[in-house]
Amino acid sequence: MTPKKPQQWLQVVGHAGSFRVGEYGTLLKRFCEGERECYLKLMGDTLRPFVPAYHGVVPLDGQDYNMMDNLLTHFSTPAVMDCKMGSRTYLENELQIARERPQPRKDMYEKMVAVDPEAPTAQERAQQAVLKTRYMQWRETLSSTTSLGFRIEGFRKANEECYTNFKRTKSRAQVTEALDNFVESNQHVMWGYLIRLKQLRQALETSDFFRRHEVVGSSLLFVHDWSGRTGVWMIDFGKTAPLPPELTVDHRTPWVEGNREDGYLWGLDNLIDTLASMLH
Ligand SMILES: Nc1ncnc2c1ncn2[C@@H]1O[C@H](COP(=O)(O)OP(=O)(O)OP(=O)(O)O)[C@@H](O)[C@H]1O
Ligand SMILES: O=P(O)(O)O[C@@H]1[C@H](O)[C@H](O)[C@@H](OP(=O)(O)O)[C@H](OP(=O)(O)O)[C@H]1O
Repeated sequence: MTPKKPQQWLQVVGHAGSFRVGEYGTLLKRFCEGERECYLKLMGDTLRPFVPAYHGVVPLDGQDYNMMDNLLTHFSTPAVMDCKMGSRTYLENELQIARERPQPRKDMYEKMVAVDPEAPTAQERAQQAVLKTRYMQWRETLSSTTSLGFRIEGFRKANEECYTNFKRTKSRAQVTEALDNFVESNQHVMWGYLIRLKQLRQALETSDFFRRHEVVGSSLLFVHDWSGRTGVWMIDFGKTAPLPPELTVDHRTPWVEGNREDGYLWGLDNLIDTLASMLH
């Protein structure tokens, strides 16, 4: 057990206020039943070494939390990057709900025009609101999600510089530049990440859990520090949904509505190729 001492933790991206730092190297994330179910299954799957260890549900100040390992615990002043995986960032179920009960959102309209005032359609402009799925699709095509099957959400370097302005980081060249900035051109760190990602790919290709779930909105968390230590873990299973028993996915076949494919492995292939091309 990790000793009880002040924990280092920093949140790179994601919803504000979802986390509390726990004791003994743990982290508490606001409870989500779907995420609990995923972690329970993952603890018995080949993916176990690639996700934070899960410790169950903990109540605190009137709120339930999923308790998991804090992945930064064994690093010293780490650099941390969040990469959202997959070529689709909303569930098929969300698409269906948007059709049956459309709920245009003003906050998403505002986020959209802040990046590109020309993006909304005439109807959206009149409503000053956009559907969430439309916003998510727009974010996918603006970034590398559609073209590469992953996108950099943000990173923080060891010197505490934070970079979260990647909404328009789309081409392989732009992604390469951002990755190079994150690792500060350190070839040793790049090798560490590349080896770990290849191990992850192998584990994913044999995982029962992975074959039977639509994995959407999940991230890879990259961590390294000055000692050259590196790690990559899968996090955020809030939008990972079990498939009906008769259906499996390969995570590489392009998505058409109904096949539930998410492009996760296609994205990982592209991420591995991009990193490999940065090595001398
Ligand atoms: N187990 C962990 N150990 C260390 N840091 C973590 C861990 N889980 C999450 N984080 C940090 O918190 C951030 C957000 O995590 P996560 O994606 O799970 O939150 P979220 O609120 O569900 O995000 P989203 O808005 O994408 O749905 C990550 O980018 C990472 O910096
Ligand atoms: O990165 P952005 O442009 O700020 O957009 C947010 C991002 O796509 C999150 O992944 C999403 O949460 P989920 O993945 O949980 O759906 C959130 O939806 P939300 O506002 O409905 O929480 C979006 O607002």
